[in-house]
Amino acid sequence: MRSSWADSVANAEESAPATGAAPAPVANHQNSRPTRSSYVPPHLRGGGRSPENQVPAAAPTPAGAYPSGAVQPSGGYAAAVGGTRWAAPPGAGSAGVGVVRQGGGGRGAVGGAGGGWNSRPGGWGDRRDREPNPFGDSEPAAVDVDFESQQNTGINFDAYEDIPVETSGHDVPPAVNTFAEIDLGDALNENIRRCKYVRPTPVQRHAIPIVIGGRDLMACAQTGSGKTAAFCFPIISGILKSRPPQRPRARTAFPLALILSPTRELSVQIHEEAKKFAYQTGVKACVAYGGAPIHQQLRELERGVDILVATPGRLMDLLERARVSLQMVNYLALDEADRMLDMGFEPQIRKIVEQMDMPPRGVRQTMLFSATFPKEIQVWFSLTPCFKLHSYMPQVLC
Ligand SMILES: Nc1ncnc2c1ncn2[C@@H]1O[C@H](COP(=O)(O)OP(=O)(O)OP(=O)(O)O)[C@@H](O)[C@H]1O
Repeated sequence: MRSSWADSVANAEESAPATGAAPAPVANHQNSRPTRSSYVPPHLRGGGRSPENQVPAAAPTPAGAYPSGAVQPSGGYAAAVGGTRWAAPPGAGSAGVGVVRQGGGGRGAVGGAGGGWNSRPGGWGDRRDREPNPFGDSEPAAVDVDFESQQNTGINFDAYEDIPVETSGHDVPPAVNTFAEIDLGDALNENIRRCKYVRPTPVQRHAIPIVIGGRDLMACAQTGSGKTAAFCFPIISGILKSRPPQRPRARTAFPLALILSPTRELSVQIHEEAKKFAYQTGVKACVAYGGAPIHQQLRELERGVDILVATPGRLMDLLERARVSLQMVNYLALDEADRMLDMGFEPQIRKIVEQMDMPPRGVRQTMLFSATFPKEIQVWFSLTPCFKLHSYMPQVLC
């Protein structure tokens, strides 16, 4: 069972009630998410790398690119939570670098007025009857499914209220206090209920309105703070409310959203969550990662995909085989964005975003999520042409 940010807050409060100190996000970092427990945030590293980080060989850092290949940042999330606003990267202007964390909900009116994805040609709605129930095989598909009831029972929702959040950027869309404040659509709301998400976490409260408002964002929040939903909800709702693009029935897959993550384990986790959030909506999520036979992933992609969760290396393989095209990607999300750069994925990320057929910034929406955003990472995303976050009027949420 994974621990949550709220658990961390509760624990921190217990350990330091007298000081009233803000919860130190790093304190519980190693306890949450077992599959990522070996990961040590860059700002905590003493120079060594955890075994998990020895994934793809880090390419030599070119001059002028991501600064100081091995990130040894000062500040980062801990400083931000403590109340210190992130330093604006050079050239970032007054907008600063945007960050949004913890998402929730889009506006898709599934089955409502205006038509949902399932009623549209080109969708995968006709497959819903055969859609495996991600909440348990023993339950009927659409009736009171117990969505991993043990997973969220330990969350202290009251602790959320005291978590300090900072945002930056112009005209930041206001945060919401409940999922009901955002029209996410019946199907997504039903899945939120099944997930037992009573109210949004801080990053969700801030990030979801920002993304739904069409903004790009950089969001920094601790592991277990609900970031996955923060980017999945707006993506799913956005897909549901948009007109269905005509996608050729070819062997090439044309996802509408791309979620990049640094590791197979994280990709699988995101995919599992995305399947729950998108259950019975007609929105289909697929996953592609290296270290596993590609053929099964190819077969799955051939059946259609709306949200593709992928590691950079395997995605490059698929792109070079012309089995995936990014030309219809409206949403690009990078989870653990700092870690991807730290692990040496910069060349792949640049190629995927700059040199393939992905729509440019301004056309697509870009979301960067991470537990830490050291200054060097902020600078990289601000100066790299395909991101240039400062020109997006981005938001910062810590
Ligand atoms: N609004 C919510 N209410 C209750 N539980 C939630 C809510 N949002 C997320 N959770 C749960 O909190 C746990 C942590 O969420 P999640 O894995 O998305 O965190 P995360 O910030 O993405 O962590 P990581 O940094 O490891 O990716 C999960 O069990 C998830 O189901």
